[in-house]
Amino acid sequence: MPHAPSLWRGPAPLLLASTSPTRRGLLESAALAVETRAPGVDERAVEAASAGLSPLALAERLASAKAGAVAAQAPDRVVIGADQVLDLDGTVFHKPADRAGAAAHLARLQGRTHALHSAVALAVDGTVAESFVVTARLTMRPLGEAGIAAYLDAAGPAVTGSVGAYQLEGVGIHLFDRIEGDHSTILGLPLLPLLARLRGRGLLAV
Ligand SMILES: Nc1nc2c(ncn2[C@@H]2O[C@H](COP(=O)(O)OP(=O)(O)OP(=O)(O)O)[C@@H](O)[C@H]2O)c(=O)[nH]1
Repeated sequence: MPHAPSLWRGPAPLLLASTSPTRRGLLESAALAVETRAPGVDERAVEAASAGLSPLALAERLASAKAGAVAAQAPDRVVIGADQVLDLDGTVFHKPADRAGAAAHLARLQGRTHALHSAVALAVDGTVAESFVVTARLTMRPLGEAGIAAYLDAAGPAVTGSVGAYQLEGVGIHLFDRIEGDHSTILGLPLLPLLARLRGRGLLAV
């Protein structure tokens, strides 16, 4: 299918400091010209140095670290970095390493409401100019061991690609009773406030 004409008005494509195909897809679906570069940030080291930070503040610090790392190498580009933290009553979850890790996540998340804090940092002229966080709240059904196993069979290896072991736009939708928050925030890149900020900088045609 031919690409929609780009709505990006920057002199060069938006530089996304992320390895997330989901984030890249969200921007491309919004007809932005995007280039990606791995942020090369040791997230666990940043987290270790951020003891005492709330999960929300940790997400913002990680997003800023990623945007800042890439922007320092590309001072002439508009750069965005992002990070998503799953917060279950203050406990931070990371992407599960394997099926067993995903099963352990779901056993703890089931029957409860968790928050997804999705942070974005925007860098221009080589440094982070602004950042923000949007939170979504998701209430997971009580699944039981058999329910978790059936879900993991259906979801497959993709479960290690997201912090909560689910892709909401896929079979992950079966896990939930209630969702409060914007779809793109749950996928990891809150588009409405991001587009508003880019528009405010004269970088969008609409
Ligand atoms: N497709 C999909 N991806 C999701 C969903 N929820 C969370 N994610 C992804 O889970 C990942 C969250 O981990 P992060 O550490 O923020 O990002 P990452 O994937 O490691 O990529 P970097 O930006 O390079 O750090 C992101 O790639 C999100 O896009 C979802 O419902 N669907």
